[in-house]
Amino acid sequence: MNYQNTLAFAQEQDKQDPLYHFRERFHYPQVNGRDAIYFCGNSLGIQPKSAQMYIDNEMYKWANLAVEGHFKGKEPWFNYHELLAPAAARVVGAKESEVVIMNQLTVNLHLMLVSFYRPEGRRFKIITEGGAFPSDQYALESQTKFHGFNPDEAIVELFPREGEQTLRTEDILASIKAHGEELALVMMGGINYYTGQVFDMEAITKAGHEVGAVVGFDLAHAAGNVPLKMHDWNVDFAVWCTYKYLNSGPGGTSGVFVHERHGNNPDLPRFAGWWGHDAQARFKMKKGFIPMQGAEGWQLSNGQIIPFAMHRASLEMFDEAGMENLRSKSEKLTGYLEYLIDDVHAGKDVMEMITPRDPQARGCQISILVKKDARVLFNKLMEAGIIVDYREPNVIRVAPTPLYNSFEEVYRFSEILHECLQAH
Ligand SMILES: Cc1ncc(COP(=O)(O)O)c(C=O)c1O
Ligand SMILES: Nc1ccccc1C(=O)C[C@H](N)C(=O)O
Repeated sequence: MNYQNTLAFAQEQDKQDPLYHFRERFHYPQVNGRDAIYFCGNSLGIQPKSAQMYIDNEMYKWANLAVEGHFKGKEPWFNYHELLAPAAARVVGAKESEVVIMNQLTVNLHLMLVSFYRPEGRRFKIITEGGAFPSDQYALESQTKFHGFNPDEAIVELFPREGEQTLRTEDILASIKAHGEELALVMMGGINYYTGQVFDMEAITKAGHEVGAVVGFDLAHAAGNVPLKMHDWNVDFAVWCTYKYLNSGPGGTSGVFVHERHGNNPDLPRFAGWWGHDAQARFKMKKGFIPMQGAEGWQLSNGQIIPFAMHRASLEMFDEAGMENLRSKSEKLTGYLEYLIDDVHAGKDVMEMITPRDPQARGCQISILVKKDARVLFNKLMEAGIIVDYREPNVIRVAPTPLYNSFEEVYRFSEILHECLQAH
């Protein structure tokens, strides 16, 4: 695409954008009495206006039906999670029965590791990306200890080559092959939270399976950001949160994918709870766990209806917009951001983009490594009404999302960045 560094160009792109109208369906945080330019959907998505109505419906049911709300009225709570699975499955590219919405991300990661990290004899190692989000690191570390291993021996972290910022697919695949029979699990982010790099999940899954390992992904930064094909790529399991690109509220609920070849295997070890028990027999209150078919069989507790209601409000918009349409806009929008950053930074040596330049290897996040006083630059952007985030030690993450951000906002951001760089 031939981008231009002018307001008129940005406004023209907005005019042609078929998704532009979604903007008015969100609340924008205020800075200095004005709508902020919100580029932080990689951490917490903004509030869909419809979320309030979905919550109110459930509050009304609670007030008027109380315990009867589990079974009576429209959309009883007993099955409420089923209302989420179809749209969630479309977001991650799965069959409906392969997806369940429940708990929170790190909890779900542990539940999946209980079933899918099954070290045996020499096969006990886990390959993961170095610098994964800390919660994922802690989960893997504690799981290896739980099985009696030293995490330093059991966990293999992959780092970029000297002088490079992101991992090469060929290096990931070579490492999987090299660890061969020692490898129990490959567990990585679908997109790394820090660099914004999208991993080649299909190739990684294939390579993992070739050496007899199980392969799972944390899609926290991928779900609702890039199109995914969990089923077709043959991934064994995946987990994600819903509060980032999926705009489902702080501490919102989480999703789990279990490939159907595992979901219907009652012998797979799991930590069980009554909500994963055969729904027909759940209230018979009998001894002896009989798992539900599919991902639902991993549920532990009765559903968190208010977070589910928030998630529903958001999923409805994702269904309406469609992941392919979102991706198509996203590539242009992020490409425009990249172009403008390069333009305003030309001739300077203040920053370096650490996100891949290849559009296929990134979603909507661009991570900028700031070579000096990164915090100062971050604070200036925030004061000027741009909400981005800062990650230690020196990275500013900027994420224009295709659902609620515009080309004009990207242009305004670059104007402010330009001003900040003059003095930096
Ligand atoms: C990759 C990744 N893993 C884990 C988490 C933690 O999620 P939660 O606090 O919902 O368990 C996050 C975000 O906070 C994340 O981005
Ligand atoms: N859940 C949060 C609660 C408080 C502060 C940040 C978060 C994040 O989600 C951070 C995000 N995972 C990140 O990529 O940095």
